[in-house]
Amino acid sequence: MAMSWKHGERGEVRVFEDKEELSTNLVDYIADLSEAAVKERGVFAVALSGGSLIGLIGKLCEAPYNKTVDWTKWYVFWVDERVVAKNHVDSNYKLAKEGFLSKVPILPSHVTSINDTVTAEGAADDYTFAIRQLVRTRIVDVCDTCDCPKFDLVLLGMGADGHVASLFPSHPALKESDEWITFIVDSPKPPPERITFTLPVINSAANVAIVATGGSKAHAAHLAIDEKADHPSLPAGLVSPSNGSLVWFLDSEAASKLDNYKFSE
Ligand SMILES: O=C1O[C@H](COP(=O)(O)O)[C@@H](O)[C@H](O)[C@H]1O
Repeated sequence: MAMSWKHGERGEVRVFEDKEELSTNLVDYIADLSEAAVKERGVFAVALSGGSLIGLIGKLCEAPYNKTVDWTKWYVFWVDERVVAKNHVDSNYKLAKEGFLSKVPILPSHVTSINDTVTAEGAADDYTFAIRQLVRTRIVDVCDTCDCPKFDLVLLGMGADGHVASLFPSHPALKESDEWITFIVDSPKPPPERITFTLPVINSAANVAIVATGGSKAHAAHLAIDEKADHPSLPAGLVSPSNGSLVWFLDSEAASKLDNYKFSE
């Protein structure tokens, strides 16, 4: 690791020389959390993002993790999904299925994906219902201080504009506080229709990782980590688990504008 530090309530920041080193550390972090959750709760409930994250967790499909991780205890969700058919090129499910899920022995019944036959609103309702059933049986834990689900791990990517999940800068969905899952039909990044975890759900997780690589993400990382107070509509800056841990995984390019990193070079 090139560098790591604790950044107050912005969590722990880990910076790596390159994507290869980042992904090695990221999969180790995931495997450790999986082991701890299985020991404590008997299951591991993890929510995935789409985009570049899936490539970065690919090493989980290789030795030693393919043998050492207790895959039968994994329950998989999506922090956001595009409202398209599951075999559509834009589907986050398809991406994860092809790049990860089809290569490890996670039980198909433990994978909770979007209903792709209904509207965005219907898909958000159905996804909420599905998660509610799993909260009832404590496959997904519940937050101590609110009624939100408490995922063992929420894995977020971050766009160059600072979006996380399908929560975009200044979008009204950022303010949604009643629903666990909401929908949007005007995403600034195509495709326009999406469903997404809301901030209260993300911030109720036991562990949240924000993973970003490449120079195009450097400005947003700087704003979200160093200048969060000045940018109240920047989604990545609003990720702040109330009773959990936040870890940033950045490569040196994405970290290049961070105050601590710039001045250390
Ligand atoms: O549209 C989306 O974008 C973000 C970021 O993607 P990346 O390829 O820049 O890492 C992703 O986290 C989200 O799940 C996806 O729907």
